[in-house]
Amino acid sequence: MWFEQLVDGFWSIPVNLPFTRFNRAIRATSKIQNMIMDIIHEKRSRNNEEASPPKDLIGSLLSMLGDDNATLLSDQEIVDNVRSVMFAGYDTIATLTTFMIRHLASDPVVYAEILKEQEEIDKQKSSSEELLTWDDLAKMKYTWRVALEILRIIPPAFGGFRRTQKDTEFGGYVIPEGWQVFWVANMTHMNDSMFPEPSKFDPSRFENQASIPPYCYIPFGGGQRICPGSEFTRIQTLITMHYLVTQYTWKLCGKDNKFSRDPLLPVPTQGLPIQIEQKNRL
Ligand code: HEM
Repeated sequence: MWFEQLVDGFWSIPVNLPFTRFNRAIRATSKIQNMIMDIIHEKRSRNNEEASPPKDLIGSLLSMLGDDNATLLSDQEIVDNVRSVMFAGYDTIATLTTFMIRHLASDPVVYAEILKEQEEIDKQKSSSEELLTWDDLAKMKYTWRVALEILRIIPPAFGGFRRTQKDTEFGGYVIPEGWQVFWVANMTHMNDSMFPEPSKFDPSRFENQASIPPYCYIPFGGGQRICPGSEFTRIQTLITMHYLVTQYTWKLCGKDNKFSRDPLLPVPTQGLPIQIEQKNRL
């Protein structure tokens, strides 16, 4: 199962580090485990009664059948998959949003450009009740480029594990078959042969995304195990940013622009205290 491989990777990290967030997460997992198990049992009994049960994540995993028509995944495997999607899908987007909010508060040029783009879309709406459409999201090109540049400089997931399937030569070294290697997004993203002046915040790098060589921009990983949540991330980030910049203004309460990883995800060293105000909309 892919989840076991993912966890296998996590546990190879030295565990004597002060993994405060991780420890909290581990304490919470037994509660979550029981909650998900209850939902699985409830859904399983409903699936037996209803002709077309809802196709949500647990429902879909429950309906996966093997050759013998038996359920393919055990209840524990379904719990593991659900927990992993919860972990992978929550903190990552929260991290991107956090650093975007922090960046916009200290970069008036980028903020003004995003505001202009989002206000153009807002102006087309007949009332504040009218929802965003897919077409609106497609127009948010600059906002997404800013998010991509945040993900380049501060990738929420800084790397991941892979196992070599055959002896592989890289940089003059042979990595034997079966070795576990760690790919690191931070280092690739800061390589000036791929991203000139890598420390400069420059969303225009993503104007022509096809010009970026394969596997050089990897905040969502790459290959067969590439993050399945990247499109959802785009949608959620753009919608959040739209309502944030059109309806609120904010400023940072501190001057901290550093972050540390706790244990994997970047977190501003002093949190992100901001003063936020609702705009007066006519
Ligand atoms: C800023 C947002 C996100 C970032 C930066 C991110 C990053 C990543 C990375 C680097 C991987 C490993 C890919 C690889 O090994 O090649 C991954 C895997 C994964 N992500 Fe995301 N992710 C994000 C959002 C999400 C969301 C919103 C979801 C689900 C709702 C999600 C679900 C997953 C899952 C299930 C995997 C495991 C895929 C597999 O091993 O086959 N991610 N993500």
